[in-house]
Amino acid sequence: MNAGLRIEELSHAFGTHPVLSNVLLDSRPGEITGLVGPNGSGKTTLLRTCYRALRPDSGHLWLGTDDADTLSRRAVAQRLGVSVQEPAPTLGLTVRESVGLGRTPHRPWLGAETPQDVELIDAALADTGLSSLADRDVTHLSGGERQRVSLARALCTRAPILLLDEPSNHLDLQHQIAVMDLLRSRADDGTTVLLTLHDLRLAAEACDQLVVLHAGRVAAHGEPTQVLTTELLAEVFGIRGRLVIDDDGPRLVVSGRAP
Ligand SMILES: Nc1ncnc2c1ncn2[C@@H]1O[C@H](COP(=O)(O)OP(=O)(O)OP(=O)(O)O)[C@@H](O)[C@H]1O
Repeated sequence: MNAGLRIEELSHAFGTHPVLSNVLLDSRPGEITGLVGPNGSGKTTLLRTCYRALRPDSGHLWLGTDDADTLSRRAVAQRLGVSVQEPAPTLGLTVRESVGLGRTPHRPWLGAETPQDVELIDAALADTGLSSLADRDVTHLSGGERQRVSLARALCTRAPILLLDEPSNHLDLQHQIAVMDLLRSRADDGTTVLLTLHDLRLAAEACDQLVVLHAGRVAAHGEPTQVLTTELLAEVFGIRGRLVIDDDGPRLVVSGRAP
């Protein structure tokens, strides 16, 4: 089942501090949508409202054709594969067991792992280069390995929507490329991929659509070539840069801080 994710007029404040204001976002099946913005602009908070870790003050979330407010927690969990920023290690679990937690919403209550669960977990371990670490204690992993465990947990769900907070965090260049290739192949299969990225160069190269958050508001949205203008880079990100388009696609060239 393919399903997009749509956010309408979503607003949220922490106490008296407004963090998200009238956010509108469409993430479509078959596309990688990158949520970008400076530190503190509200990216993680917005993603948390999407996987219902946070109830926004107002606004709507649509998962496919369903208003998320009408769905049970389990039904929401079945539609989403989630990877959080700086995942805490799941104490006492092996890498395999930790990845396998992603299958929980897809099994009956207290049900045992099915052959399909095993197959999907093995595939996610292989896709993220973790097969050889499967029996290791997750607390003994490096930051990059832990990041890949979190991603594998989201991937093994085979959910129609992936929500990934900084999936390239802690990853070396080779693993960044591998992860973006993996997400591209999931998108090609019809999955909706919504992710946050700090690395604007990666966002420009790897995303189909960008949504730029600035102080909790959508400052721009569209294809990277439309969105990442010299003016926006200066005003929102405080950098002097330009997007160069050559045979390899769009490439962001940054020459310093904006004056
Ligand atoms: N639980 C919370 N209680 C109070 N304020 C919060 C809470 N979570 C986030 N904030 C504040 O909301 C704002 C947005 O935070 P958020 O983590 O969503 O930003 P971000 O764009 O993901 O930032 P970064 O790029 O640094 O990861 C920040 O000012 C942050 O301090």
